Amino acid sequence: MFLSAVGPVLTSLLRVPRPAAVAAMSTGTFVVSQPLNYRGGARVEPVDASGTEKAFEPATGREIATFKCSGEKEVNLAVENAKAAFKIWSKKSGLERCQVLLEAARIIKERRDEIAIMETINNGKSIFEARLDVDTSWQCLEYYAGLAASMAGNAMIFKPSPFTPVSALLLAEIYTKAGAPNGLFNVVQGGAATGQFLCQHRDVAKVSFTGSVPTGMKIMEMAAKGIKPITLELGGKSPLIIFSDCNMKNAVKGALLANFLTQGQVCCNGTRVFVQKEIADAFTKEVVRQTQRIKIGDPLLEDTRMGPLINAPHLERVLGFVRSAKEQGATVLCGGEPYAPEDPKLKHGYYMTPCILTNCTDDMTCVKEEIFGPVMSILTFETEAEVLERANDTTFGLAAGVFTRDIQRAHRVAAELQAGTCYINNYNVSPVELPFGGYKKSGFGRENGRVTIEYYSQLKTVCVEMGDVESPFENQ
Ligand SMILES: NC(=O)c1ccc[n+]([C@@H]2O[C@H](COP(=O)([O-])OP(=O)(O)OC[C@H]3O[C@@H](n4cnc5c(N)ncnc54)[C@H](O)[C@@H]3O)[C@@H](O)[C@H]2O)c1
Repeated sequence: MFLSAVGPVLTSLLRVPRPAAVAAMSTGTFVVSQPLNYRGGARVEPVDASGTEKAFEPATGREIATFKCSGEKEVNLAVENAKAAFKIWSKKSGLERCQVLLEAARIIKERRDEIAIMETINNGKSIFEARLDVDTSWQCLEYYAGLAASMAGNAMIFKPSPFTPVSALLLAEIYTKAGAPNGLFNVVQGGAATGQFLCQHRDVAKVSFTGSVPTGMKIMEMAAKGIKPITLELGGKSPLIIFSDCNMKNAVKGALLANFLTQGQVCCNGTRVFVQKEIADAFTKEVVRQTQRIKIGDPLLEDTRMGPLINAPHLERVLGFVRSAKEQGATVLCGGEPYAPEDPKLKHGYYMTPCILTNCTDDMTCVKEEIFGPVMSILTFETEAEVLERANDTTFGLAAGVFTRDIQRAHRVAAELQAGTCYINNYNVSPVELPFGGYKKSGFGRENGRVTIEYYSQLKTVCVEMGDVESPFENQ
């Protein structure tokens, strides 16, 4: 959750590993030993608490931190810090702000591996993917540095998910080192209660939320009470349409990219894969063959392509979706089972085998609901009109994809798909220049791209008279 506030400070204890220490870091070794809140340019313990949370290393199931959830007083202090930094930052010139962002981007590049390793330890995604995510973050900073003259000048309070409290602190420290005023980027840890304190705070001017639809509704209700603008980046159940004239090799690659990055825990995944009847058998066979070859295991190893899911309850939930799919008549062609990698230290990790379902129908739970796990549902179709109707028959609208060699059809279909992002002949690519966000219950507002500036700034009209005032009341 990102919150910009109109309107600094303390010290630390997560061990911030320096590159040399990080190079030696392996799965099963990291423990948080410094505070996880960040305020006024330093790590701090919260001054009050609304409960505690535990964070785990998904690869091993090992606890890596128990931390206090920030209470109302701590949130108030973070807002005060943000307000103080806002006064300084918003008055800086575009060039000065640009320099800070470029320096932050440079430090991120320099510490790429260290940050990626922390991400992998905390959320379980493979190191290969985590590095790409880190690249996206410095690219994003460089992109907006180029737009610095129109930059909004906001201060921010970030509440990470309680499952992944660690790496946001690295970002906070990097901003400080890059020259951002103390208090410009603050981190408060916690769950729902901490989020509520933020959303309800009078001086928080904007709420940007990334999460599920049910929580998004609650955020919108709270924002409504404060008449606050919000950005909602919510869930999805996106369609991926494969026409029989596609390049099959690319379509299969696209389907895997659309389903199995970050163990399927990607909001815009194309989990409803509609395949035209003529090629359904050949396509499915190849998708299954490649899915069975995905290397599952220790996410810090270079050749791993699928690590563990985020936590034990979520793994159980995803496996439950597979069970209910079977009960409702779907066929499991591969995967959908808990998985125990050979390495004994990984035996309590949250692994499962990637799953392909066929014989699916549009009314099945696995086809209608967001699973947020490595589960692909394959459906067949005959005509363009039919598949468009079925693809749009959902309350979500985050993303969609189409594979075809017919460029006119590709654009016709993309124009009809009710989704914030439509991929043609690829999937899940996300250059920072392109705005990202949803239609329907997938939310509103955009992240990335030039347009996002609009969602984080206010328009102010200043009307200046250069001559004399003309008035109908003159000389009356
Ligand atoms: N559209 C996007 O850009 C995008 C990106 C990533 C994930 N997602 C979506 O996020 C969901 C998965 O994430 P999740 O399981 O962490 O979602 P979630 O809704 O359970 O939690 C998200 C965040 O909301 C906080 N929260 C929970 N209740 C709250 C309340 N009442 N008030 C304020 N804050 C509250 C949580 O602590 C957490 O930080 C999926 O639906 C996924 O599609 C969307």
